[in-house]
Amino acid sequence: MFVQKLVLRQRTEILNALCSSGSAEHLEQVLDILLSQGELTWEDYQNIQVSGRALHCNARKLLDLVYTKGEDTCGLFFAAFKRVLPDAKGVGTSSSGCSSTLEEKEEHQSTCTETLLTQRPSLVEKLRGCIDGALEDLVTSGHFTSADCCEVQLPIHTPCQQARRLLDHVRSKGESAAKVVLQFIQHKQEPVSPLNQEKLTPPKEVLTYQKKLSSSISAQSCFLSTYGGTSHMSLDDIYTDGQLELAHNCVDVHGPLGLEDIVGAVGTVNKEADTVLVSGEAGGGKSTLLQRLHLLWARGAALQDFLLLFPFSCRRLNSEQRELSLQELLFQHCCWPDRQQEEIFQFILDHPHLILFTFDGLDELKQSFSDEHRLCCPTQRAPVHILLFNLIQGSLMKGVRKVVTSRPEAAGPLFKRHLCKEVLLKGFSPSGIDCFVRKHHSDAHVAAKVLESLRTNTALLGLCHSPVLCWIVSQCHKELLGCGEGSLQTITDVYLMILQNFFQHKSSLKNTAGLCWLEQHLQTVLHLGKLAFDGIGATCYIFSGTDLETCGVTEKDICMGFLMQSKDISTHAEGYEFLHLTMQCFFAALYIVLSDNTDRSTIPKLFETRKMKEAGQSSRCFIACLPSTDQPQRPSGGETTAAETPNQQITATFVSGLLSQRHRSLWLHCCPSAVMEKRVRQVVKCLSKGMQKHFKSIPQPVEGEKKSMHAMPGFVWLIKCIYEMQEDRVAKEAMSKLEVDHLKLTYCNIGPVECTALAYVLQHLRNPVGLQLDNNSVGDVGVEQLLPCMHICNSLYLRNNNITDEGIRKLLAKTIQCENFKKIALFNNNLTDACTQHFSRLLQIKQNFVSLRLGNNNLTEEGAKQLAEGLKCNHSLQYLGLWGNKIGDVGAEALADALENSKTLVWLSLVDNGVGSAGACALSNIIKNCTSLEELWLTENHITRSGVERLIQAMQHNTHVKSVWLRNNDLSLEEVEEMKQRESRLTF
Ligand SMILES: Nc1ncnc2c1ncn2[C@@H]1O[C@H](COP(=O)(O)OP(=O)(O)OP(=O)(O)O)[C@@H](O)[C@H]1O
Repeated sequence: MFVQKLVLRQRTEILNALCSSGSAEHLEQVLDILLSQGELTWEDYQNIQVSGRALHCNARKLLDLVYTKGEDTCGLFFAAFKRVLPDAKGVGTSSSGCSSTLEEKEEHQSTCTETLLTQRPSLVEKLRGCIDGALEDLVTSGHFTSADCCEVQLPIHTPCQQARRLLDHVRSKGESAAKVVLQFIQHKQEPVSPLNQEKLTPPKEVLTYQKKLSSSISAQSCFLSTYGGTSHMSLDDIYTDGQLELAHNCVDVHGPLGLEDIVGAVGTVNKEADTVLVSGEAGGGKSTLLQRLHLLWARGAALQDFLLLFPFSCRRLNSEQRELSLQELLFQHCCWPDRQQEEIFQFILDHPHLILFTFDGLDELKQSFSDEHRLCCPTQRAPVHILLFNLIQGSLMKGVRKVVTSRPEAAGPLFKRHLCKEVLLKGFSPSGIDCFVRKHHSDAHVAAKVLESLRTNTALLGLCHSPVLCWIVSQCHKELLGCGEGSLQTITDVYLMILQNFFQHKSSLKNTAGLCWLEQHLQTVLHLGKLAFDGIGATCYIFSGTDLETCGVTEKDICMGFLMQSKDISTHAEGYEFLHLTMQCFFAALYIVLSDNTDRSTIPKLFETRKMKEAGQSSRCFIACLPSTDQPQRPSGGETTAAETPNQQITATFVSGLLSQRHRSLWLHCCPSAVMEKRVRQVVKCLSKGMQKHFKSIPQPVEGEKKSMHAMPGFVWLIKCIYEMQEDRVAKEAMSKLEVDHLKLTYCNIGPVECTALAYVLQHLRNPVGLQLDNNSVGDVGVEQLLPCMHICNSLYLRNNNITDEGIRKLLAKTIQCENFKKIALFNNNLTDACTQHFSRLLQIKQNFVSLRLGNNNLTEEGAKQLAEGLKCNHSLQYLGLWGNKIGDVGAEALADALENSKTLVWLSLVDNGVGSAGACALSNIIKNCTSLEELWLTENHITRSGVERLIQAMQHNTHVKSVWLRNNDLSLEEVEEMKQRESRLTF
């Protein structure tokens, strides 16, 4: 009764989420999905969706109905709700209670009318841009009158609503009308590029401007800044594709996203918005990806639907103090037209769909996103952040496509409301790492050695999924190959390596006095450290000559190579910035650890980011040390996603790492050990307090539910800090008070690095937990990193995590020895028959194993046969889920043979597996003989009447079976009706 109760308990939150925008779109999308899944009948739909009735009333009707329909419908309702409103706070199931229903796939029907229903969500999407064409076909074919057309096209309807009304009307016109619509969609031509569509020949002055713009963009984007912006490494030579994913799971998307998909229609969730967000962690490659897009556009190799592309860097926009008009912003910050400015600007205003703006690093902007100051007039002057926010919202220059990059933390809900979609950039894949290292080293022998050393140090390999770390590791290959195996474990280790590398390569100093490398360069570290530290406090990433002077940065310090000259095209003044922002954080951390000028409250404040954000204060740790005139102003009404928080957290992570026992010998002669000890104590206390705060926030479990902790923002960061310290004592102390049964970290950007940290802390838990990591990017490397904590896990949920057979081989080799380990869920990974031998062995050996869910992978009858071997010898398994594979009749027979005498099996799902009547006949033996079985799921197979007959016969001897699901098999409506009468436990 869990999910059903949740519908009642969260009624207010659900209603708010569905209706608070005032638009019926969310509710209608949920209805579309439920209709398409057959959960709502047509009559239900008409009872809910009464036009003219208040939106809230319609939404209430829906909730009443799903509640009365019971547990399964409620589960599907939540799944649909989450698909439509993935970010809705406080709504949803807090356990895996409805997981089986969530994982069911959409059904296929045979008639055109049914197709209109089952594919309704995607049809609405496809029709919304071409209602006129569809109506024309319906009128020509005699199905629609002009009155029908008028009703569909009522101006109060949005394009999506028009599409729905069209589908509703077509339904009432019968099968042949439905066929016309489907044919129309099928024949609808691919959208032509706006340029061709309008047969537009831009005026000469615009073409001249385009030429200038593209040649300037091409010149700016040829080289990567981390290589000092020199011709040493061109972007073409080093660019390696990162992993791109849509933030909102989109059923229509198959295969990886390409660069052009970022601006394309794929994955659009809000058609009325024009802004795409590319979000990713620090150093994940967002700026480089934009740079690649810019270069390709400038060369005419991509994005050719856009005539003009205007690239902006939020970092550089920060230094613009003047109020600007839109025209000034475009021309002064991107490219100056040599003549006919007014005409060119007018062309831009008149053709917004031919224009692309990119804004790199929204998180670096001094101001947080706000929609308070509305600006619609393109000639009105305003501060640049106001221009930017209005462009993003579309109140200024509606129709211009915008691509914005940001760290995930800095993109709050207020901003996300204006997005047409969000794309996640998840760093390099394992093959991406391989490819990058080979590109970086022209000497294949060196590349092979670097890769070999990464393979022997999987913690480091995990770190290399982050491009910036992959770059450092490649850059410092000599140190890497020279240091002992496994000595590089943490992000701090890697940054210390590049620090040493730069000092040793760029310095002419000979170590005459026997000083260690750090001691020799301590002054440089402190100068650059102060610059970095002050900069982070003031959201300043470009430094003037005066800034450098204030911090004592000398010519010699600059020559070390950590700073590069800034390409500030707005002010034309010479500026400097750190090679990468993470490098600035690292220097800030070095300053906090080594300087005797920092406030004693610096460390506690550094670790208090959440609290500060909530309080909306500006008393950030860094600012305490700044002169009052330098202190940045935070505008009122903005989001409380303080822009400094991500960098502050990265700095804190480095501080933890630098104060680790392993590195303390480095500081021995740079800082009094008593001071160092005090700082260590401060960090340990902050980490422990931070964890306690999380644990205290865990709600008491509701009746019948396990005590579950959902990771709060900041939890993953805290465990990463603990990992950086590499001190068991700290990890043990921090985890000793965590008492939960289930730890849920779904959609938390967990990659291999986070897995390393998780395993490091979780192994100190006192009692076994369920670890739920669904919908992250764990991958095989991440799985390997999790092994050290497997002994404390009783269940592991890894749905949708890019795991292959190799990851499973390593995981099961470990878990087979773990007494506690009893459940695994691997829905939607890349598993094939090659992994089933390992599961088979696990089932044979572990006689307390309870649940195996392998849905939506690539298992065939061979895999099923292997599993059957293990199942024959197993006496504990209760749940077996194989939906969405291809085991066929032969596989079903093998499983039936193995399971028919089971005394433990409760639930078996072979949904969508190509099982026919032969398979069903074999499965009827399980019903006949296995007295524990309660549910058998055979939806979406090819079972015919003869198969169902055998199931019915078997059920006559079995009173334990509660339901056998047979939706969408090869049965006629009459057969379904008749069989329903004969056996009420069959569900069609
Ligand atoms: N696709 C790529 N191919 C090759 N190298 C890359 C790629 N992406 C990133 N890098 C390397 O990693 C460095 C950091 O990447 P980048 O600055 O693009 O990350 P970011 O996500 O913008 O970081 P931040 O959020 O901290 O600004 C680059 O300077 C480059 O050396």
